[in-house]
Amino acid sequence: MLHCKPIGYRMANRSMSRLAQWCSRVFMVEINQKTEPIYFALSSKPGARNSELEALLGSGKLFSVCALCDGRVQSARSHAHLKTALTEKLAPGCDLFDTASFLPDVNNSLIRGFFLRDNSALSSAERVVTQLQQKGSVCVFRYTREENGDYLCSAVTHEPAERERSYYVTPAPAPQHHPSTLNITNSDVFYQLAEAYKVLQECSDIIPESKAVLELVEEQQLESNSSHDKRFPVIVIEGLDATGKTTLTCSLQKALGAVLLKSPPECLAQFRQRFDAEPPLIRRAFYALGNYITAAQIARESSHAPVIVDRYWHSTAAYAIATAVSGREENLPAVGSEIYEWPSDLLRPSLVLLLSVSPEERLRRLTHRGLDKTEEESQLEINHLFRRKVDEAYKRIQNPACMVVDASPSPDHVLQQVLCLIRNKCNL
Ligand SMILES: Nc1ncnc2c1ncn2[C@@H]1O[C@H](COP(=O)(O)OP(=O)(O)OP(=O)(O)O)[C@@H](O)[C@H]1O
Ligand SMILES: Nc1ccn([C@H]2C[C@H](O)[C@@H](COP(=O)(O)O)O2)c(=O)n1
Repeated sequence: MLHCKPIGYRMANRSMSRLAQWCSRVFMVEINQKTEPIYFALSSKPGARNSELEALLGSGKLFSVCALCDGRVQSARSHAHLKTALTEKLAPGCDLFDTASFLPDVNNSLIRGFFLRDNSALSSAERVVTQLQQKGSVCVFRYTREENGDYLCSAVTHEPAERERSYYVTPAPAPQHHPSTLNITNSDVFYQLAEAYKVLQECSDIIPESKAVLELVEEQQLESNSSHDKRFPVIVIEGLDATGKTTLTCSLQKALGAVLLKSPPECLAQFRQRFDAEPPLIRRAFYALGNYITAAQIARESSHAPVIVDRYWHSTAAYAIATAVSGREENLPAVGSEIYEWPSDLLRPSLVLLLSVSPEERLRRLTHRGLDKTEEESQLEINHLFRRKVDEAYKRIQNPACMVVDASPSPDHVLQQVLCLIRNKCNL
């Protein structure tokens, strides 16, 4: 991961300016989600030592690896494949940590990779990473300790000049903004139809379903001018899984004589599993496009009836941000950040309601329902940190912001409460 790979970068032809770029980067290793990451930099001069680096580098054989590809789609997929390969092949006794290198507080500068600490009996990590490297597109760096206690980093390569060159590993301060927030715009959250569209266009050779999705987007855009004439209100119901969205939206549909829509729309249901298996860049672009299809449907339907929408952009953005931002809730972009702004070209609803229940009640409902859970739902259940980040991200989204509704009472009580809110806010 130590190779801030500008696209097309060739290790063998590294120039002094490339070298300087390396050394201007900071590296972050995440030992676990609950503790602060460890930050370090590379330098041609030895620097101070600290206990965090000592704890990270003090034992075992140490490597960092990252997938090197041209193009963001290939990079995202190669990173995911690298993770699968490492998880499958590393022997017990090897620790695998998420790692990234970045330019502090510079948007889109983050490059993700992995850090390996091998304390296994057979020291298998070196063999595994070398094999992966031979298959191509993987960069490997090794960390060693000098007799005087300094840590050095060098490239694992057949190029003698590269191999002989090494850098001191020195502690670096934590940046102002958590590094995992740097690449969110247009990689995890899309703020214009054209940006999400481009991602699926770039995928169309490797994921043939992308073409069908893009055709559906085009069809819907042609059929609608997406301008909401404001004759009937558009009410979005949001919330984590099993907070009661389906129950409430069906009741609202009947009570208001409304049209019920959802995002992603039915026409994308057949493609959802396929895109859920892809890395965030592709998966999130798919959901973003789903919102634009739903927006076109809203624009049409709201001309003759109130419209209720089960999930919309708040869900797309909140889940994407919570997944992209590692660690604790404090690492989320601050309230008021442009990350939480509504896309300029996406139809805005009249009202967004966020259903909220306690984690215990949600779990009770999930268990009672007994349906298969997607990976992300299971993660919500086991990963308290993730659930808190999704919930907080929901609440930070602006223009329109959501109103929180206590969804713990009985279904009928929740319905009456929501009808009251709708009548007050939307003059229905
Ligand atoms: N107000 C309520 N009180 C008690 N149980 C409820 C309430 N609302 C819904 N439930 C029950 O909780 C479970 C989840 O509800 P529902 O399917 O409506 O949630 P959801 O938010 O649509 O979930 P998902 O996003 O996973 O589709 C269901 O078994 C439902 O009957
Ligand atoms: N508009 C939407 C709707 C859903 N998602 C994503 C977020 C979660 O990964 C998952 C939850 O949906 P559910 O299981 O309740 O159908 O789908 C999204 O990104 N945007």
